[in-house]
Amino acid sequence: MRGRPPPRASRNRERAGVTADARWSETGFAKINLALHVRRRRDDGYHDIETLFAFCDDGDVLQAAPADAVTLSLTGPFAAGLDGGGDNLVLRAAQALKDASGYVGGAALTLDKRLPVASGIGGGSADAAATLRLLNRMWRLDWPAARLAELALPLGADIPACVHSHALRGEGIGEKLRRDPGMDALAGVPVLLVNPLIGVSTADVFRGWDRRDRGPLATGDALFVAASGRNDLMPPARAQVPEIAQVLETLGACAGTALVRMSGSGATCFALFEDKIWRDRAEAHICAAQDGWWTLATKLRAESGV
Ligand SMILES: C[C@](O)(CO)[C@H](O)COP(=O)(O)OP(=O)(O)OC[C@H]1O[C@@H](n2ccc(N)nc2=O)[C@H](O)[C@@H]1O
Ligand SMILES: Nc1ncnc2c1ncn2[C@@H]1O[C@H](COP(=O)(O)OP(=O)(O)OP(=O)(O)O)[C@@H](O)[C@H]1O
Repeated sequence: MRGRPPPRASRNRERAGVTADARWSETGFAKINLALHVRRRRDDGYHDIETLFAFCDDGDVLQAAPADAVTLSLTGPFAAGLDGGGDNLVLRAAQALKDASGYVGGAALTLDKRLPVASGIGGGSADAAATLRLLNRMWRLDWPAARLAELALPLGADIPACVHSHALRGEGIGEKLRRDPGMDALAGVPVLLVNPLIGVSTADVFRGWDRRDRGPLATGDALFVAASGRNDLMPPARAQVPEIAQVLETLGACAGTALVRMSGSGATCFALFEDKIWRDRAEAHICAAQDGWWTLATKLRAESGV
């Protein structure tokens, strides 16, 4: 399918030298695994998982302007730790969409990198998904979310969930996605993310899993599923980054928490709070006590279309 050229107004603005157009902006929403059960190592080296994905209201910010070629510039607090070249997931996602759609043209992309890199909250996956959502609109492709998610899977197991960016149950390697009744209750829940600013390799952490299947994720009410679940990647991640234990202990000692756990392959840990006042108090306390830790006070996202 070929996309239509961008609307005249934005082409005119581009000629006038205005590159940022509010319409051509998307957030790469931070991902949290409220629970993550690793069930089996597969023959292809990947693992079958059962996870409850949730997404935060904040994340990296991607902007685009119509252009002849696909290019990427990086800004923001975590831009320095990232290569903006062809390996960047933003460029890989843009190229995959261009190739698959046959779109003639490009996009000048700017990524404001606000999430720490290699931190278990899907930064690169969220950016790739934001790229697909943004270019799908700007290039007028009108692909449904499920088609974008299918295109994205070869780029990363988390990207299909990030295309949707709302609470979902994930199975397979994370690509079999289902919205269960009761997930609406997660929307708006106050959450605090804390990262000790030590990068973790997802592949290394999966490799450190002890291959013991500890059983399935529950079904039913989303908060119950989360609370009764585990993160099976926490022990191998903690073996590589002992600071994770300290982050979990610090969050666990805060008042007003409903759930404290590590996300993904770490090292980011999160706490869900009963009220945003408790969340903000916890963040203030942690920032005062730990100079080198990154925090983000946010809330869980509601379901919304692409
Ligand atoms: C840990 C999670 O973040 C939980 O949502 C994901 O399972 C990882 O998703 P991701 O970072 O998008 O993963 P990918 O970029 O596809 O894979 C990175 C590496 O993690 C390992 N990997 C990933 C996903 C999975 N289900 N099993 C795996 O074993 C593989 O060694 C793979 O080479
Ligand atoms: N736009 C991007 N943002 C972050 N990392 C990227 C990006 N593009 C490519 N990468 C590469 O992807 C690797 C994983 O980074 P990312 O931040 O996605 O990890 P993560 O948060 O642990 O992800 P997940 O939770 O999906 O395992 C990094 O080592 C980085 O080099």
